[in-house]
Amino acid sequence: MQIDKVHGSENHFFLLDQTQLQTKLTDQELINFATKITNPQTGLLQGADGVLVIDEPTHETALAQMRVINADGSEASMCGNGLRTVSRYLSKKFQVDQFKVQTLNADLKVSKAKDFAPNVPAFSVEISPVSFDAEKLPFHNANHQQLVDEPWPELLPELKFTALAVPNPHLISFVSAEELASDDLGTLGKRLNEPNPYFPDGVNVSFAEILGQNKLFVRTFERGVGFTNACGTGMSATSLAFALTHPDEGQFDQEITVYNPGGLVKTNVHKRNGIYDIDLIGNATVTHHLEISEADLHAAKLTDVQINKTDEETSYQKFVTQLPKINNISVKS
Ligand SMILES: N[C@H](CCC[C@H](N)C(=O)O)C(=O)O
Repeated sequence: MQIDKVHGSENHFFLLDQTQLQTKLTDQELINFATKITNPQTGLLQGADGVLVIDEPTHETALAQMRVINADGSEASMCGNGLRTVSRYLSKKFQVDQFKVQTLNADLKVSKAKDFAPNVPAFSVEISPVSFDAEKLPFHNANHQQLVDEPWPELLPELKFTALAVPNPHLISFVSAEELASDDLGTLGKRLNEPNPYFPDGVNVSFAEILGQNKLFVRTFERGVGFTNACGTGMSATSLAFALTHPDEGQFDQEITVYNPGGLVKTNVHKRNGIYDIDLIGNATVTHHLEISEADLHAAKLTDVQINKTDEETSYQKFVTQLPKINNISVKS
């Protein structure tokens, strides 16, 4: 049984296609496997930010179903960087370049995009549905049912926040480069992902620096993971918040470049018949192929795993090194 180590903008995952198994893993086995293999101490290849699970779709409009298990074993409704790597895997498996992938809340359109650089394949994925309603995230704020560029003094008095679900929950603030690099993001991210009166299911927290016209730098503390090199849904949600709260600098239906500690992605935010959706375009890199027996998979036994490295990380790093150096936030390996 082969599983892959993959990344989107250095947001790392193990990819498991359960349709190849005689017997699927139970939910508990998936949690055991995910928490073990993603842990830098107990796992493989310095661990990862989560596990992407592919299953058969439950209806024929989608080619397959994707589930997202965070490093802490919690399940998320969506993963933008992960969906690009799943799309590449399915595109190769079924020899198609455009199709839909079923996720917890929606079937999402995905398509092969132009390579970002030699040997750096890229995919475009739909990020939706979008909601600003407090009960959709959920969040509790005494003064707001929706939060778009509003102060929230109990969190960080001098910042303004936007909260939206895409459909996983995101809390975003546009800040200076100094604020972005400060401890505030980690402190707030930890606080809102422990029991707290504001985000009962936790939340992905992003600080964004506006670099210019349709250009951002985004750093994210992810629910269920902690700091990652990039958060696809976070960068997508931030791009929409950018267009809504800074309309002179962030435009709808224009390509927005979003830099992050792991590289860059492109986004394109749309409002069609009052409905928001976001295109997220970025790399889908396979760094390793792993061979593990089905029995060891079920038992989360990682001692007899064959690992073969591909040549793609070298190509990706070549692509990243030619990018402008912005914010020397170190890349998490
Ligand atoms: N930690 C997220 C799931 C992974 C999202 C992120 N890795 C992405 O690329 O969108 C959550 O619990 O909502």
